Amino acid sequence: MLDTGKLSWKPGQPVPYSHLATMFEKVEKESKRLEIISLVTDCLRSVIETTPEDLLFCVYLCVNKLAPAHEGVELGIGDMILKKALAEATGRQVKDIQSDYDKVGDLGTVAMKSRSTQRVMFAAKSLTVQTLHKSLLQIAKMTGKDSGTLKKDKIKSLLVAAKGIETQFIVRHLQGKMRIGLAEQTVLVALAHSIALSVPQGTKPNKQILEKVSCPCFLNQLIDSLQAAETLREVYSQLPCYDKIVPVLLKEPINNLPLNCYLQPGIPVHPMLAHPTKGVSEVLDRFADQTFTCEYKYDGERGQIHMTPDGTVRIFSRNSEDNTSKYPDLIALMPKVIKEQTKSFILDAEVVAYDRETKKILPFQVLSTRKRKDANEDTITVQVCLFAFDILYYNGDPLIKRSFHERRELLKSTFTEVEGSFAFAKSRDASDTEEILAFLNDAVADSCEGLMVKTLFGDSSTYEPAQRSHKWLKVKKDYIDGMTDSLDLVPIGAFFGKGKRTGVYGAFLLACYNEETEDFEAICKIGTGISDTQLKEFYDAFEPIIISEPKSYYQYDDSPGLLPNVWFEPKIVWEVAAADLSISPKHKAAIGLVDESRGIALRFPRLVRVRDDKGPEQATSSTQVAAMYRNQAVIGQ
Ligand SMILES: Nc1ncnc2c1ncn2[C@@H]1O[C@H](COP(=O)(O)OP(=O)(O)OP(=O)(O)O)[C@@H](O)[C@H]1O
Ligand SMILES: [Mg+2]
Ligand SMILES: [Mg+2]
Repeated sequence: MLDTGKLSWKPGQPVPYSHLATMFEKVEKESKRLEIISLVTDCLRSVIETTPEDLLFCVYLCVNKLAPAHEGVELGIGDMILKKALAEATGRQVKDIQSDYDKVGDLGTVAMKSRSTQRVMFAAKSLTVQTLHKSLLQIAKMTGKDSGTLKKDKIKSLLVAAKGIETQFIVRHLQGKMRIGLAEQTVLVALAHSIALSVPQGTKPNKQILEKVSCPCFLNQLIDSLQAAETLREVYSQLPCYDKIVPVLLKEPINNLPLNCYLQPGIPVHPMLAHPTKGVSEVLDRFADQTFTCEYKYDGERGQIHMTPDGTVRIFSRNSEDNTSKYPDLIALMPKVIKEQTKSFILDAEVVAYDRETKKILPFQVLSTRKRKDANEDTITVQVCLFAFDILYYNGDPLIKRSFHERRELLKSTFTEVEGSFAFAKSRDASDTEEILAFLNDAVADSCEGLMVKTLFGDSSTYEPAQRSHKWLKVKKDYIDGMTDSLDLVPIGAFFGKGKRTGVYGAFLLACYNEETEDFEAICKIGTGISDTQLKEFYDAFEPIIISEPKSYYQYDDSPGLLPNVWFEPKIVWEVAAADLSISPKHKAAIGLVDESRGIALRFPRLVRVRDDKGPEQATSSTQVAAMYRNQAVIGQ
């Protein structure tokens, strides 16, 4: 047990936010992951041992989220509102705050400095994790015409109540980015460790666990902690919802967590991802000892379809966003494709634009013209067909541990195809090069992107939520003449156009996302693949997200040709193809991962499409960029 005597609050009392803020400050200064885990673990342990009911709020604040992803509550307050609130809270002028910001580059730091120059008239009550979480949630949910002022006032009251270092982190919570190098995966590990080490009082540990915990043997505890971390990671990928998981962690031994928390219709599962390959020969190498199947790789939008036992149907995007109101036609279709005995399910499928007259799949671009929210079934012009390729849950049973062969059988026996609206992904259990190549050609001729190749039997064919697994390989037709996969990148700035492109942006600066540092790292300047109409559209579309200076978390080169004329909030994601990746003295992508001081750049990048099913944090990561570079180096030899 920890020595809780030194804490600034008594057992049972609300945990003050300063407890977290102090930990955040230490984490920010620390670069070793193990040390960071241990700082977070200690912090959470003291909460578990004193005021366990505050653990949920602590976890949310650590991962800087307010609610489960599918509830769509997001922070990310614009700098202008923050500056105004800060000015009002401290009695300073916005322009002085701005000039400090220009020097320091981080509004959180400016806020803290401004607070320390302000005379404190009376000692405000300290902020607790619970009140802060509640206030942030209220701010995020404010909508309507007066919401700007309401948000500003609420933020002001938070800033007035904050003390010392708390101010800095509250501003960062509000901005939606903590930037202290604390990734969600790290918080999960720390949470598991803290539960394993500080067995919550409410749990009824079984005898075996009691013996282990009371045994002073450090090794036993370590093994427990590691197992706990793995258990929690897996459970979280199935049920990404702290509201469900944390109360169980506090009540039951962690070994029991998978018995109580697993995928549940209504809560989007993190989708399984596929591994890119260079082509059919790589598939055959990788799957040399496996039976596998090839499926059409449809080019639409992933749709995870849930039906809860009360009959409600919801559709979630790749990004766990609730897309239900975008597809009223699919919701209406569901009763026609299920059998009478079906009570609940989770389907994995691709939504594709479809022409019912010609019976042809339409390009992704057509799908992207559909209304994104609150569509009305009667006014829909772009028809869609749903291609189902997996089933993860059926009538109370999670299926992800079953083999793909079994899941596919179940899918086919429990759903019915409806021409032009609902079909099973076209598949062929091919095994030799010629057969696969022929099927790839068919796929391309039928307007698909290529093939998905999946293992069929045993443990090597289970469904792995959130994993970019080697059980699923993708073969795209484009690979044949380029890199193994496209990248999804964030435009962070733009260059004014010249000549024919006068009056619009002629090129954009793109960045990948570094999950460790939460930085966006510039990877290329792009001007190709963008039509004149798109250039005009982008000029307008980017207008609301222009910012006066680059974010402190943008890594870029400031030499004249590469320094954008305008900067953007990181909001938009573009899919980009390129000829190859090269080490660059200028660009900063994956810096330190392949080369100590140089980053990686894309050569001859071209825009493939705008991706509205990915957020900036789901952009291609620096680690992926490094892996793509290395992979290409191997293939090039
Ligand atoms: N038969 C299929 N099986 C599985 N996924 C399919 C199938 N047909 C189409 N897809 C789509 O292909 C996607 C995987 O390949 P894609 O390259 O498009 O991934 P992505 O969304 O760009 O994500 P990432 O690049 O991060 O893997 C799936 O998420 C799904 O939307
Ligand atoms: Mg796709
Ligand atoms: Mg992709």
